[in-house]
Amino acid sequence: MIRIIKKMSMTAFLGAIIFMVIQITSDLYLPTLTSDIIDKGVTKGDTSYIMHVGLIMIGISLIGIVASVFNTLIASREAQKLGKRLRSEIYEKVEFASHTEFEKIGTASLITRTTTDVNQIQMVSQMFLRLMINAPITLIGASVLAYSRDPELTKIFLYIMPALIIIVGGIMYFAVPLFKSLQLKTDKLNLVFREGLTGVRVIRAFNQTIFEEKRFDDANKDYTQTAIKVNTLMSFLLPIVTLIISITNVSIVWFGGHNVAEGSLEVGTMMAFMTYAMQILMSFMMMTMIFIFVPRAQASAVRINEVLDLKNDIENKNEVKELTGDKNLLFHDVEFSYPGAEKAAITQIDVSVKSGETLAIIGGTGSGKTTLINMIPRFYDVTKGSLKVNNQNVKEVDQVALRDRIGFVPQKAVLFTGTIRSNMLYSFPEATEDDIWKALEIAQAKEFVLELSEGLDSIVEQGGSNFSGGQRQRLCIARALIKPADIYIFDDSFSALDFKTDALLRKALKESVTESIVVIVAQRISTVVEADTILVLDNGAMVGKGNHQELKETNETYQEILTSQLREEEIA
Ligand SMILES: Nc1ncnc2c1ncn2[C@@H]1O[C@H](COP(=O)(O)OP(=O)(O)OP(=O)(O)O)[C@@H](O)[C@H]1O
Repeated sequence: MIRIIKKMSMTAFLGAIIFMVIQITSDLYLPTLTSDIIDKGVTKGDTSYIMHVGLIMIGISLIGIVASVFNTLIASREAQKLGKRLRSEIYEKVEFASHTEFEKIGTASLITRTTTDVNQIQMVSQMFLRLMINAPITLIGASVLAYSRDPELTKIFLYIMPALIIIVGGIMYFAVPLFKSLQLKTDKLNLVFREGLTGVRVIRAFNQTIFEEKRFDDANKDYTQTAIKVNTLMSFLLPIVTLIISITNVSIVWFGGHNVAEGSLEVGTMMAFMTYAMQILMSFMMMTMIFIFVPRAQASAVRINEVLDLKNDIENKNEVKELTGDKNLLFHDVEFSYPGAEKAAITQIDVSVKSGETLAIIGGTGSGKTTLINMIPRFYDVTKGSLKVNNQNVKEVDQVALRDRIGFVPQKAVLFTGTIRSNMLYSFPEATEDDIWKALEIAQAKEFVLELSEGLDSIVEQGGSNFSGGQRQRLCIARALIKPADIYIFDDSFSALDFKTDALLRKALKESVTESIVVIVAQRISTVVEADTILVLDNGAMVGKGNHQELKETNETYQEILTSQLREEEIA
């Protein structure tokens, strides 16, 4: 928490404290003046004294009000600024964290951390600037002043305070763990809600709407029950404290009244004492609230710090600032294991590709194809062996420089909200209109874009949902091709295309990309048949390497894939 609070501006922090101290001084001084005005003015009928002290009281009240307004203003501004800063830092971290680190926390929890947890911190930091210093100072100040007015009467607190501590402590004892579990339940609720939204089509297709509704209801009920429990507990707090304040006031009037009757205490002093008593109890209440909210914010702070501490275990060594020279790609005895996995996802990968050549990777699902190509832009780092691009070990190349030389089409076609043009310029903002059309033509997307009334300015909705799977894939391919790159990577990007479009696209690709390296991950033999080198993967191991003809004649796994697909085509 302290680490997060430190992110606040020191000047604003000091400003808030100065205004708060002014406010507290005014609050503590006013009851003394009230006592004076009664004891020295009202009881003695001294009008000019009443006027004089009255004016001072108005002045001090005004100063107190102005100080309080400024303190509140600074506190809320600073809390909002802190929230903004935390959200930005979390977003930045998530954007730059490695895939492994990112997967550790998960999307749903990251969203809760950026919203609910940051709001918690915002609220507590505002409280911190408003109350956390105010409450203890007022408590001490009011106690000292009350004692100085009447030490005998102060003994009332010897009975009141323990009662208050036991009751409030008891409530907190049960409420604090409930507040913590409420945060975890918010995470769970977000996770189920998010899955329900993103997977809505699958849920409907499998008629699992009722099951999902129940799952959501359970999470919702669980959250609500905890929230009701904690709120019920908290609802006792205010009436109990009000009751205690009333008992205190009655006790002061009872015992103080006797003293006044005996002449050992003045009425004004008794009234001032009552105000101090009120301040003591209220500041105690404030401190209780702080004790309730701080552990909640502490839990949020831990969750936020977890994100802020995410490290990019893909170290950016920066030794090679630019990737120039001959274009080539070299895997030497490459192995990779996902953290915590029992066995390596890929092993003993040895292959080299030169400028203008195509490398195809084929294999069953889960055989390690995506893992292998994810090594090239360093989404993950090889755990053994080496991977070189343009004769440079990728681990030594500046990440921006490396990714600058790569055109990447992921397995899942991801488009951003905007227009086709904005999506196309995403990979290479300097691209001209001609460049865009040329890339769309190679990607076999020109025709359908031309048919749209707005052309390149047609709207792309969230996730590209207003385009078909095949159209989305082709737009993603065009986006990668717009960028001048040394290596173009297509991760199963032709799978949603029909055989004819797939063939036309590969032909256009071969004609236009003559100098760069093309890496194609595919399931279909027809997609890889013209590649210069085909890697056959099975269960993470490279079980074959060669061109189509060689593999067809010698490689058993390749032959199996070929036969199974020929049969499929024959059946079709
Ligand atoms: N993020 C991850 N964390 C842990 N294990 C993973 C992760 N991604 C993939 N794996 C595992 O690594 C292996 C290879 O997965 P990979 O996605 O590379 O296969 P693939 O050949 O591309 O499959 P597909 O054709 O189905 O996309 C699988 O056993 C998979 O369970």
